Amino acid sequence: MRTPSGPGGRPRSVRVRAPGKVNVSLQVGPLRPDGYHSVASVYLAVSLFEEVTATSTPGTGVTVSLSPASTLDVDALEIPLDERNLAVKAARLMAEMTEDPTGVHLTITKRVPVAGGMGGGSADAAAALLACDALWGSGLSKEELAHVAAELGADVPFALLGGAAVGLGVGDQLSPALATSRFDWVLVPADFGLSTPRVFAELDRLRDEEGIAVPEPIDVEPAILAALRTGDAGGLSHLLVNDLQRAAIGLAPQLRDTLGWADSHGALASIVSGSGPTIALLAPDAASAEDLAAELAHRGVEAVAVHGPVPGARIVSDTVL
Ligand SMILES: C[C@@](CO)(OP(=O)(O)O)[C@H](O)COP(=O)(O)OP(=O)(O)OC[C@H]1O[C@@H](n2ccc(N)nc2=O)[C@H](O)[C@@H]1O
Ligand SMILES: Nc1ncnc2c1ncn2[C@@H]1O[C@H](COP(=O)(O)OP(=O)(O)O)[C@@H](O)[C@H]1O
Repeated sequence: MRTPSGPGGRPRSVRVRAPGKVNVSLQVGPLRPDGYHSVASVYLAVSLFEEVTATSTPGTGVTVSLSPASTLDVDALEIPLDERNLAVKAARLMAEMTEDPTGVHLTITKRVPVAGGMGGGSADAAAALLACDALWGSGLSKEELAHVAAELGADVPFALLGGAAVGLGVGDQLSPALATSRFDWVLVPADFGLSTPRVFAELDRLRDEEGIAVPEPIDVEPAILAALRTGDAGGLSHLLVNDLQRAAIGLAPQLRDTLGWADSHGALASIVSGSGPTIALLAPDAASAEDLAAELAHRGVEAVAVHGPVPGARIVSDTVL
Protein backbone atom coordinates (compact mmCIF):
# COMPACT_ATOMS: atom_id res chain seq x y z
CA MET A 1 0.00 0.00 0.00
CA ARG A 2 1.25 3.50 -0.79
CA THR A 3 2.24 5.41 2.39
CA PRO A 4 3.86 8.63 1.19
CA SER A 5 3.86 10.19 4.63
CA GLY A 6 3.09 9.12 8.17
CA PRO A 7 -0.22 9.16 10.09
CA GLY A 8 -1.97 12.52 10.03
CA GLY A 9 0.20 13.59 7.08
CA ARG A 10 3.30 13.73 9.29
CA PRO A 11 6.56 13.76 7.34
CA ARG A 12 8.33 10.49 6.78
CA SER A 13 12.05 9.91 6.37
CA VAL A 14 13.72 7.01 4.57
CA ARG A 15 17.47 6.62 4.98
CA VAL A 16 19.45 4.50 2.49
CA ARG A 17 23.13 3.73 2.32
CA ALA A 18 25.02 2.77 -0.82
CA PRO A 19 28.68 1.83 -1.30
CA GLY A 20 31.55 3.28 -3.26
CA LYS A 21 33.39 0.92 -5.60
CA VAL A 22 36.79 -0.07 -6.86
CA ASN A 23 37.27 -1.39 -10.40
CA VAL A 24 39.39 -4.50 -9.87
CA SER A 25 39.64 -4.73 -13.62
CA LEU A 26 38.70 -2.13 -16.23
CA GLN A 27 39.27 -2.73 -19.94
CA VAL A 28 38.19 0.09 -22.21
CA GLY A 29 37.34 -0.21 -25.92
CA PRO A 30 37.51 2.51 -28.60
CA LEU A 31 35.38 5.68 -28.49
CA ARG A 32 31.85 4.98 -29.75
CA PRO A 33 29.71 7.34 -31.83
CA ASP A 34 27.55 8.07 -28.74
CA GLY A 35 30.58 9.46 -26.85
CA TYR A 36 30.83 6.43 -24.56
CA HIS A 37 33.31 3.55 -24.55
CA SER A 38 32.40 -0.11 -24.25
CA VAL A 39 34.04 -1.55 -21.17
CA ALA A 40 34.60 -4.92 -19.53
CA SER A 41 34.96 -4.34 -15.83
CA VAL A 42 34.95 -6.20 -12.55
CA TYR A 43 33.38 -4.00 -9.89
CA LEU A 44 33.87 -4.51 -6.17
CA ALA A 45 31.69 -2.58 -3.71
CA VAL A 46 33.74 -1.44 -0.71
CA SER A 47 32.90 -0.42 2.85
CA LEU A 48 32.91 3.32 2.31
CA PHE A 49 29.25 4.30 2.26
CA GLU A 50 27.26 7.29 1.13
CA GLU A 51 23.90 7.88 2.84
CA VAL A 52 20.86 9.62 1.43
CA THR A 53 17.87 10.47 3.63
CA ALA A 54 14.68 11.29 1.73
CA THR A 55 12.18 13.27 3.82
CA SER A 56 8.70 14.02 2.51
CA THR A 57 7.82 17.72 2.28
CA PRO A 58 4.50 19.45 1.62
CA GLY A 59 3.85 20.32 -2.00
CA THR A 60 6.04 19.10 -4.83
CA GLY A 61 9.65 19.34 -5.95
CA VAL A 62 13.05 18.00 -4.95
CA THR A 63 15.60 19.84 -2.80
CA VAL A 64 18.97 18.69 -1.54
CA SER A 65 21.58 19.50 1.09
CA LEU A 66 24.80 17.94 2.35
CA SER A 67 24.83 16.61 5.90
CA PRO A 68 27.29 18.00 8.45
CA ALA A 69 27.73 14.35 9.51
CA SER A 70 29.72 13.84 6.27
CA THR A 71 33.33 12.78 6.78
CA LEU A 72 34.31 15.02 3.85
CA ASP A 73 34.49 18.78 4.37
CA VAL A 74 31.14 19.62 2.74
CA ASP A 75 31.90 23.35 2.55
CA ALA A 76 34.85 22.62 0.27
CA LEU A 77 33.11 20.16 -2.04
CA GLU A 78 32.32 21.07 -5.64
CA ILE A 79 28.94 19.39 -5.80
CA PRO A 80 26.00 21.10 -7.48
CA LEU A 81 23.01 21.44 -5.13
CA ASP A 82 20.43 21.86 -7.90
CA GLU A 83 18.96 19.76 -10.69
CA ARG A 84 22.50 18.74 -11.77
CA ASN A 85 23.00 16.78 -8.55
CA LEU A 86 22.84 13.07 -9.33
CA ALA A 87 20.63 12.32 -6.31
CA VAL A 88 18.21 15.08 -7.39
CA LYS A 89 18.18 13.69 -10.94
CA ALA A 90 17.35 10.27 -9.51
CA ALA A 91 14.50 11.61 -7.34
CA ARG A 92 13.05 13.60 -10.24
CA LEU A 93 13.13 10.54 -12.48
CA MET A 94 11.33 8.52 -9.78
CA ALA A 95 8.79 11.32 -9.33
CA GLU A 96 8.01 11.18 -13.06
CA MET A 97 7.22 7.48 -12.65
CA THR A 98 5.09 7.96 -9.54
CA GLU A 99 1.46 8.97 -9.38
CA ASP A 100 1.04 12.09 -7.25
CA PRO A 101 4.43 12.13 -5.44
CA THR A 102 4.95 14.35 -2.38
CA GLY A 103 7.78 16.86 -2.33
CA VAL A 104 11.05 15.48 -1.04
CA HIS A 105 14.18 16.82 0.61
CA LEU A 106 17.35 14.78 0.18
CA THR A 107 20.15 14.96 2.73
CA ILE A 108 23.40 13.42 1.51
CA THR A 109 26.10 12.23 3.87
CA LYS A 110 29.30 12.28 1.79
CA ARG A 111 32.11 9.86 2.59
CA VAL A 112 33.31 8.78 -0.86
CA PRO A 113 35.89 11.17 -2.38
CA VAL A 114 34.25 13.49 -4.93
CA ALA A 115 35.39 13.02 -8.55
CA GLY A 116 37.64 10.31 -7.11
CA GLY A 117 36.92 7.37 -9.44
CA MET A 118 34.96 5.57 -6.72
CA GLY A 119 31.43 6.22 -7.90
CA GLY A 120 30.30 8.44 -5.01
CA GLY A 121 27.78 10.39 -7.07
CA SER A 122 26.50 7.12 -8.53
CA ALA A 123 26.05 5.77 -4.98
CA ASP A 124 24.03 8.92 -4.13
CA ALA A 125 21.86 8.39 -7.21
CA ALA A 126 21.26 4.71 -6.36
CA ALA A 127 20.47 5.58 -2.73
CA ALA A 128 18.06 8.34 -3.78
CA LEU A 129 16.28 5.96 -6.18
CA LEU A 130 15.73 3.39 -3.46
CA ALA A 131 14.75 5.98 -0.83
CA CYS A 132 12.17 7.65 -3.10
CA ASP A 133 10.88 4.28 -4.25
CA ALA A 134 10.18 3.44 -0.58
CA LEU A 135 8.87 6.91 0.34
CA TRP A 136 6.41 7.03 -2.54
CA GLY A 137 5.61 3.32 -2.65
CA SER A 138 6.42 3.28 -6.35
CA GLY A 139 6.55 -0.51 -6.31
CA LEU A 140 9.14 -0.84 -9.09
CA SER A 141 10.77 -4.24 -9.51
CA LYS A 142 14.55 -4.68 -9.13
CA GLU A 143 14.84 -4.87 -12.91
CA GLU A 144 12.85 -1.65 -13.38
CA LEU A 145 15.00 0.14 -10.78
CA ALA A 146 18.16 -1.08 -12.55
CA HIS A 147 16.79 0.25 -15.82
CA VAL A 148 16.11 3.68 -14.29
CA ALA A 149 19.59 3.58 -12.71
CA ALA A 150 21.25 3.03 -16.10
CA GLU A 151 19.57 6.21 -17.39
CA LEU A 152 21.37 8.17 -14.68
CA GLY A 153 24.91 6.93 -15.34
CA ALA A 154 27.00 3.93 -16.30
CA ASP A 155 28.01 3.16 -12.69
CA VAL A 156 24.61 3.65 -11.02
CA PRO A 157 23.25 0.10 -11.60
CA PHE A 158 26.28 -1.34 -9.80
CA ALA A 159 25.77 0.92 -6.77
CA LEU A 160 22.26 -0.56 -6.51
CA LEU A 161 23.47 -4.14 -6.89
CA GLY A 162 26.71 -4.03 -4.87
CA GLY A 163 28.84 -7.09 -4.06
CA ALA A 164 31.13 -8.02 -6.91
CA ALA A 165 29.98 -7.98 -10.52
CA VAL A 166 31.10 -8.06 -14.11
CA GLY A 167 30.00 -4.96 -16.03
CA LEU A 168 29.77 -5.00 -19.82
CA GLY A 169 28.23 -2.51 -22.25
CA VAL A 170 29.12 0.88 -20.80
CA GLY A 171 29.41 -0.84 -17.40
CA ASP A 172 25.66 -1.08 -16.86
CA GLN A 173 25.09 -4.65 -18.06
CA LEU A 174 25.80 -6.47 -14.84
CA SER A 175 26.29 -10.11 -13.90
CA PRO A 176 26.91 -10.79 -10.20
CA ALA A 177 30.25 -12.45 -9.48
CA LEU A 178 30.76 -14.86 -6.59
CA ALA A 179 33.13 -13.54 -3.94
CA THR A 180 32.84 -15.43 -0.68
CA SER A 181 35.80 -13.98 1.26
CA ARG A 182 36.64 -10.41 2.07
CA PHE A 183 39.39 -8.48 0.34
CA ASP A 184 41.16 -5.72 2.28
CA TRP A 185 42.18 -2.46 0.67
CA VAL A 186 43.62 0.88 1.64
CA LEU A 187 42.17 3.83 -0.24
CA VAL A 188 44.33 6.87 -0.77
CA PRO A 189 42.15 9.78 -1.88
CA ALA A 190 43.77 12.75 -3.63
CA ASP A 191 43.25 16.36 -2.67
CA PHE A 192 41.98 17.06 -6.19
CA GLY A 193 39.43 15.42 -8.49
CA LEU A 194 39.65 14.13 -12.06
CA SER A 195 36.78 14.50 -14.50
CA THR A 196 35.70 11.10 -15.84
CA PRO A 197 35.11 12.30 -19.45
CA ARG A 198 38.47 14.06 -19.41
CA VAL A 199 40.29 10.86 -18.40
CA PHE A 200 38.51 8.84 -21.11
CA ALA A 201 39.42 11.57 -23.63
CA GLU A 202 43.08 11.47 -22.51
CA LEU A 203 43.13 7.70 -23.09
CA ASP A 204 41.71 8.26 -26.62
CA ARG A 205 44.39 10.87 -27.24
CA LEU A 206 47.21 8.56 -26.12
CA ARG A 207 45.84 5.73 -28.24
CA ASP A 208 45.49 8.03 -31.28
CA GLU A 209 49.11 9.07 -30.84
CA GLU A 210 50.18 5.42 -30.76
CA GLY A 211 48.05 4.62 -33.81
CA ILE A 212 47.18 1.12 -32.58
CA ALA A 213 43.65 -0.16 -33.18
CA VAL A 214 41.95 -1.05 -29.90
CA PRO A 215 39.63 -4.08 -29.83
CA GLU A 216 36.16 -3.98 -28.24
CA PRO A 217 36.45 -5.60 -24.83
CA ILE A 218 34.41 -8.80 -24.96
CA ASP A 219 34.71 -10.19 -21.45
CA VAL A 220 36.78 -10.08 -18.31
CA GLU A 221 39.75 -12.34 -17.53
CA PRO A 222 38.33 -15.60 -16.04
CA ALA A 223 41.33 -15.81 -13.64
CA ILE A 224 40.08 -12.64 -11.92
CA LEU A 225 36.72 -14.23 -11.25
CA ALA A 226 38.48 -17.37 -9.96
CA ALA A 227 40.63 -15.28 -7.58
CA LEU A 228 37.50 -13.48 -6.32
CA ARG A 229 35.64 -16.77 -5.91
CA THR A 230 38.43 -18.40 -3.89
CA GLY A 231 39.37 -15.29 -1.88
CA ASP A 232 42.91 -15.39 -3.31
CA ALA A 233 44.22 -11.85 -2.69
CA GLY A 234 47.75 -12.87 -3.79
CA GLY A 235 46.44 -14.24 -7.07
CA LEU A 236 44.21 -11.20 -7.58
CA SER A 237 47.14 -8.85 -7.03
CA HIS A 238 48.78 -10.05 -10.27
CA LEU A 239 45.59 -9.54 -12.25
CA LEU A 240 44.53 -5.98 -11.39
CA VAL A 241 44.19 -3.97 -14.59
CA ASN A 242 42.94 -0.49 -15.41
CA ASP A 243 43.21 0.85 -18.96
CA LEU A 244 42.39 4.35 -17.63
CA GLN A 245 45.34 4.34 -15.22
CA ARG A 246 47.92 5.70 -17.65
CA ALA A 247 45.52 8.45 -18.73
CA ALA A 248 44.90 9.41 -15.08
CA ILE A 249 48.67 9.44 -14.47
CA GLY A 250 49.15 11.47 -17.64
CA LEU A 251 46.83 14.12 -16.19
CA ALA A 252 48.15 13.80 -12.64
CA PRO A 253 51.75 12.47 -12.68
CA GLN A 254 52.02 12.75 -8.88
CA LEU A 255 49.87 9.59 -8.62
CA ARG A 256 53.04 7.63 -9.46
CA ASP A 257 54.46 8.47 -6.01
CA THR A 258 51.72 6.67 -4.09
CA LEU A 259 51.70 3.74 -6.52
CA GLY A 260 55.46 3.36 -6.15
CA TRP A 261 55.35 3.76 -2.36
CA ALA A 262 52.69 1.08 -2.00
CA ASP A 263 54.64 -1.50 -3.93
CA SER A 264 57.65 -1.16 -1.61
CA HIS A 265 55.66 -1.03 1.66
CA GLY A 266 53.81 -4.30 1.86
CA ALA A 267 50.81 -3.76 -0.41
CA LEU A 268 50.21 -6.76 -2.66
CA ALA A 269 49.44 -4.38 -5.51
CA SER A 270 48.17 -0.88 -6.14
CA ILE A 271 45.89 0.52 -8.79
CA VAL A 272 44.13 3.75 -9.74
CA SER A 273 40.41 3.29 -9.03
CA GLY A 274 38.32 3.84 -12.17
CA SER A 275 39.14 7.22 -13.69
CA GLY A 276 41.04 8.18 -10.53
CA PRO A 277 42.62 9.88 -8.78
CA THR A 278 41.90 7.67 -5.72
CA ILE A 279 44.46 4.89 -5.43
CA ALA A 280 43.48 1.49 -4.05
CA LEU A 281 46.14 -0.65 -2.38
CA LEU A 282 45.34 -4.35 -2.07
CA ALA A 283 46.47 -5.72 1.31
CA PRO A 284 47.01 -9.36 2.30
CA ASP A 285 44.57 -9.09 5.24
CA ALA A 286 42.72 -6.67 7.52
CA ALA A 287 45.63 -6.19 9.95
CA SER A 288 48.04 -5.37 7.11
CA ALA A 289 45.53 -2.90 5.68
CA GLU A 290 45.29 -1.14 9.07
CA ASP A 291 49.12 -1.09 9.30
CA LEU A 292 49.47 0.35 5.80
CA ALA A 293 46.84 3.02 6.51
CA ALA A 294 48.58 3.92 9.80
CA GLU A 295 51.95 4.18 8.08
CA LEU A 296 50.53 6.44 5.40
CA ALA A 297 48.84 8.59 8.06
CA HIS A 298 52.18 8.81 9.86
CA ARG A 299 53.66 10.20 6.64
CA GLY A 300 50.85 12.76 6.51
CA VAL A 301 48.98 10.96 3.72
CA GLU A 302 45.22 10.50 4.15
CA ALA A 303 44.33 6.80 3.89
CA VAL A 304 41.38 4.64 4.85
CA ALA A 305 41.24 0.85 5.28
CA VAL A 306 38.15 -0.71 3.70
CA HIS A 307 36.99 -4.13 2.61
CA GLY A 308 34.77 -5.60 -0.04
CA PRO A 309 32.53 -7.02 -1.25
CA VAL A 310 29.71 -5.26 0.65
CA PRO A 311 26.01 -5.07 -0.28
CA GLY A 312 24.57 -2.49 -2.66
CA ALA A 313 22.00 0.20 -1.77
CA ARG A 314 19.97 -0.80 1.33
CA ILE A 315 17.30 0.91 3.46
CA VAL A 316 18.77 1.67 6.90
CA SER A 317 15.70 3.26 8.51
CA ASP A 318 12.15 4.34 7.67
CA THR A 319 10.70 6.73 10.25
CA VAL A 320 7.56 8.81 10.74
CA LEU A 321 8.74 12.10 12.23
C1 LIG B 1 35.21 5.27 -15.19
C2 LIG B 1 34.14 4.58 -14.37
C3 LIG B 1 34.58 3.12 -14.14
O1 LIG B 1 33.65 2.43 -13.33
O2 LIG B 1 33.88 5.12 -13.10
P1 LIG B 1 34.38 6.46 -12.34
O3 LIG B 1 35.87 6.49 -12.41
O4 LIG B 1 33.74 7.64 -13.02
O5 LIG B 1 33.89 6.31 -10.93
C4 LIG B 1 32.80 4.56 -15.16
O6 LIG B 1 32.97 3.99 -16.42
C5 LIG B 1 32.15 5.91 -15.29
O7 LIG B 1 30.82 5.77 -14.96
P2 LIG B 1 29.91 7.08 -14.65
O8 LIG B 1 30.69 8.04 -13.81
O9 LIG B 1 28.58 6.58 -14.14
O10 LIG B 1 29.80 7.67 -16.10
P3 LIG B 1 28.62 8.51 -16.79
O11 LIG B 1 28.18 9.57 -15.85
O12 LIG B 1 27.61 7.58 -17.38
O13 LIG B 1 29.44 9.18 -17.98
C6 LIG B 1 30.25 10.30 -17.83
C7 LIG B 1 31.13 10.40 -19.05
O14 LIG B 1 32.20 9.44 -18.96
C8 LIG B 1 32.50 8.88 -20.24
N1 LIG B 1 32.23 7.43 -20.23
C9 LIG B 1 31.60 6.85 -19.18
C10 LIG B 1 31.40 5.48 -19.17
C11 LIG B 1 31.84 4.73 -20.29
N2 LIG B 1 31.66 3.41 -20.34
N3 LIG B 1 32.44 5.34 -21.33
C12 LIG B 1 32.67 6.69 -21.31
O15 LIG B 1 33.25 7.22 -22.24
C13 LIG B 1 31.63 9.63 -21.24
O16 LIG B 1 32.39 10.73 -21.68
C14 LIG B 1 30.46 10.09 -20.38
O17 LIG B 1 29.82 11.22 -20.91
N1 LIG C 1 25.68 13.73 -5.43
C1 LIG C 1 26.85 13.98 -6.03
N2 LIG C 1 27.99 13.63 -5.42
C2 LIG C 1 29.19 13.85 -6.02
N3 LIG C 1 29.33 14.44 -7.21
C3 LIG C 1 28.23 14.82 -7.84
C4 LIG C 1 26.95 14.59 -7.29
N4 LIG C 1 26.06 15.04 -8.15
C5 LIG C 1 26.74 15.52 -9.21
N5 LIG C 1 28.05 15.40 -9.04
C6 LIG C 1 29.11 15.77 -10.01
O1 LIG C 1 29.63 14.57 -10.57
C7 LIG C 1 31.04 14.61 -10.66
C8 LIG C 1 31.62 13.21 -10.47
O2 LIG C 1 31.37 12.80 -9.18
P1 LIG C 1 31.76 11.43 -8.47
O3 LIG C 1 30.66 10.43 -8.66
O4 LIG C 1 32.10 11.79 -7.07
O5 LIG C 1 33.09 10.94 -9.16
P2 LIG C 1 33.52 9.73 -10.10
O6 LIG C 1 32.65 9.81 -11.35
O7 LIG C 1 34.97 9.98 -10.36
O8 LIG C 1 33.32 8.44 -9.36
C9 LIG C 1 31.50 15.62 -9.59
O9 LIG C 1 32.56 16.37 -10.08
C10 LIG C 1 30.27 16.49 -9.34
O10 LIG C 1 30.39 17.77 -9.93
